[in-house]
Amino acid sequence: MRILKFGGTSVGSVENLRIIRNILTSDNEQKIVVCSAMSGVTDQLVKLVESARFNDNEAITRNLHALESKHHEVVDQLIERQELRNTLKDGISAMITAMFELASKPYSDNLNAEIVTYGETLLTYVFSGYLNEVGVSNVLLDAKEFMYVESVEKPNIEAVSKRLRKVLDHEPSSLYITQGFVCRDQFEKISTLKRGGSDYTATIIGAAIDADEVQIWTDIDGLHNNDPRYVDETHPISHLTYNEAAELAYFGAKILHPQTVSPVVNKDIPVLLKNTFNPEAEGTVISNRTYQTGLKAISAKDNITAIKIKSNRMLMASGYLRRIFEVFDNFNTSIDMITTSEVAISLTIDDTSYIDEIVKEIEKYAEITVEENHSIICIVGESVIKDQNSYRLFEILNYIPVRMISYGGSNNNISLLVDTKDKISSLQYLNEKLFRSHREAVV
Ligand SMILES: Nc1ncnc2c1ncn2[C@@H]1O[C@H](COP(=O)(O)OP(=O)(O)O)[C@@H](O)[C@H]1O
Ligand SMILES: N[C@@H](CC(=O)OP(=O)(O)O)C(=O)O
Repeated sequence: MRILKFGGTSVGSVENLRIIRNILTSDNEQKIVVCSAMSGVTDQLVKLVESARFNDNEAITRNLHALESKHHEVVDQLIERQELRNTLKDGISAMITAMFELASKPYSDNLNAEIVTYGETLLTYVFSGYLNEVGVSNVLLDAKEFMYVESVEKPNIEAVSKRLRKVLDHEPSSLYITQGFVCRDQFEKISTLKRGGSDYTATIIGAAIDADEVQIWTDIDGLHNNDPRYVDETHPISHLTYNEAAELAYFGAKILHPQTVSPVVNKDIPVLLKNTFNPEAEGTVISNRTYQTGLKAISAKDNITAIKIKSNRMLMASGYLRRIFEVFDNFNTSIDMITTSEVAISLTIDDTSYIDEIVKEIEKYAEITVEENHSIICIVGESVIKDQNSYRLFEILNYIPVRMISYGGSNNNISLLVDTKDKISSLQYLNEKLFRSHREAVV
């Protein structure tokens, strides 16, 4: 069994849905296909929730009308038979009515999740109907029946496995279509795997049914050595280890949801990143095999807050650091980077939900300053710190003000903290220094 996930761009138009059909019928393997919402739809639903929060009925109606028309249009263009067209359009309209009712209920996080995950429900409903119509027989699965994820950080693979196997046994098929992103939480309420979470849906399903492979189909030919949105002349990397992929995803490589690889690591299920619009391209294979050590890729994570804690009272005295870390721990706030000196410690966080409480607590015994709008630039590769060229990254200090450097915390990651306004120039500078001017590309 293979799991194939198609992202928002891949399912974003009638033309693209036809391309996916060809990909699905190119072999006879049994498949579970995980789809995202059409590109832009989840953003639209997020806006809908905002309008609902402020009881802006006009905006809600406008938004839902647009959503209905968009999906009706897809059906009109995709489906030839009038009878099926009408059935699917009626089904879409019924979902729009259900969303309208939800939007008038009092706000809660679960209600929010119920609304924003409708993009996946709408798209899979249309796509499954289309495939059946063109002779690609498939079963549409409701992910809410099996995606039981007590905590997003630690999905309960066994529980998903039990529920999913039951659903699959109930309706045997060689092709299943289901929704990414949506799940049920520990209270069985509808929740999400966070933005971009359909990648994670695919690997959770892959682990739950011991799939042979998880394929993530997107709009680029694999994970590139640097962010192609900001840097010219990047190249795809043919192999990455789970560790490398996890570091890159966590530190901002948008192509992968941060937690994508975690469910499949122990089961050693390979994850393949493929390009929907160029299926011939090799893509990137993520597995536990190391083909080449050394520098592989650079990524950047935004919205980082730097915190400096200064104290004359023997910062390094035993127990002092523990006391500081405890404060962050008590407020469930994880720390990404740390550097220390005799009298000060600098660290970074990305979740500032409890920043006021943390500051208040630490102020009791130290001076604390908070600086927002930073980015972590992460340089990744198995044993990257032993790479003979990695010293070149320090030349960046001549050109860009670097706020913190973390080197040696792990062999596989070197991180720099810069002001976000310097992020793009940092990525470009490092690309030139590390990948272009001195060496052949590591691919
Ligand atoms: N290191 C990287 N390698 C490849 N793509 C990247 C990288 N960093 C950012 N991206 C961007 O991620 C995009 C794919 O994002 P993604 O959210 O996975 O799309 P979708 O879910 O719609 O398939 C690419 O088009 C590319 O611009
Ligand atoms: N539709 C959701 C989930 C998702 O994974 O989307 P995509 O595969 O397009 O990143 C989102 O936009 O967050």
